Amino acid sequence: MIELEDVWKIFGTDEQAVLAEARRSVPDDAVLKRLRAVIGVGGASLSVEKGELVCLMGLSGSGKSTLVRLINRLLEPSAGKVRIDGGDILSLGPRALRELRSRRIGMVFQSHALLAHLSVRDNVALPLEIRGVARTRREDRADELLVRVGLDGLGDRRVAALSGGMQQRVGLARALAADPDILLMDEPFSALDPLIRHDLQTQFMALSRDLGKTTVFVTHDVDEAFRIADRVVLMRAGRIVQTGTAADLVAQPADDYVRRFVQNARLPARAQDPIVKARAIA
Ligand SMILES: Nc1ncnc2c1ncn2[C@@H]1O[C@H](COP(=O)(O)OP(=O)(O)OP(=O)(O)O)[C@@H](O)[C@H]1O
Repeated sequence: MIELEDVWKIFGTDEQAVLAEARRSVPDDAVLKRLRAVIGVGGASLSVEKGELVCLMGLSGSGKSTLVRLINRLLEPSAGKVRIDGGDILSLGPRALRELRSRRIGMVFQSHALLAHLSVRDNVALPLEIRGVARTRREDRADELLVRVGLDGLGDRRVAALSGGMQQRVGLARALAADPDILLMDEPFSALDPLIRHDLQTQFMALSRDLGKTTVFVTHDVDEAFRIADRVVLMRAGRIVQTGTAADLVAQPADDYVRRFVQNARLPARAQDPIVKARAIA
């Protein structure tokens, strides 16, 4: 459903010169400094299947947010192909791109950017209001979604009066309002307390599968990634180092970096069958 093919994002004044250099060999920091450039994403290829939940994980600065923003063209790639359902999104004009973003892709950020002066219901209904959906229909839809995310009956509250966890649920409901088939989530639960975070992860996993959403979820937390993802993509310095299930990364790490990254992670119960465990121990 989502395909990235050899996608690059260079930040700097002379993207193409840096790209040519980077394609020859991985430039060292001194070269990048001289060229005043940063490789946000370097040659990433990834396919996400319909209904799959894929987590991008990696340390701060490894390129996760950049990669997720290339999927809906919030950022323009320096090179490479980005396809959704086989269609090249880089060839879309402004109107078609707006349509894609508003109808097919929902996005949730760590800072949810809710409108504090509006009620919870109006925040959730906002994407539908922008689209011209009649008040009763959009409010019914918002109420339905509030039940889905565990905020039943809270539609009339001001968002400013809600806890961080509840606000994040409102953000999720808003992202679902237009019934997009793709969800892009950038560290949505990172600012929350561990217990609330755990609850939200559980609910989100169920919701995303129940609704059949195709999800790309950014996190720097390996336990979170292993808990919720069908597949995990580990990034380092803009590059994808390994893609696989949690069990794959533990049992067959691509290199020492991956091994160290996952060594203390908790494998989810579904990955703890005897064969996987035996491979992990070996
Ligand atoms: N607009 C920009 N201009 C210049 N450099 C940028 C820009 N956005 C990101 N970068 C750089 O690109 C690299 C990847 O950043 P990115 O935000 O994608 O990493 P990340 O893995 O999401 O990190 P974090 O977990 O801290 O959000 C970093 O070196 C970052 O400083």
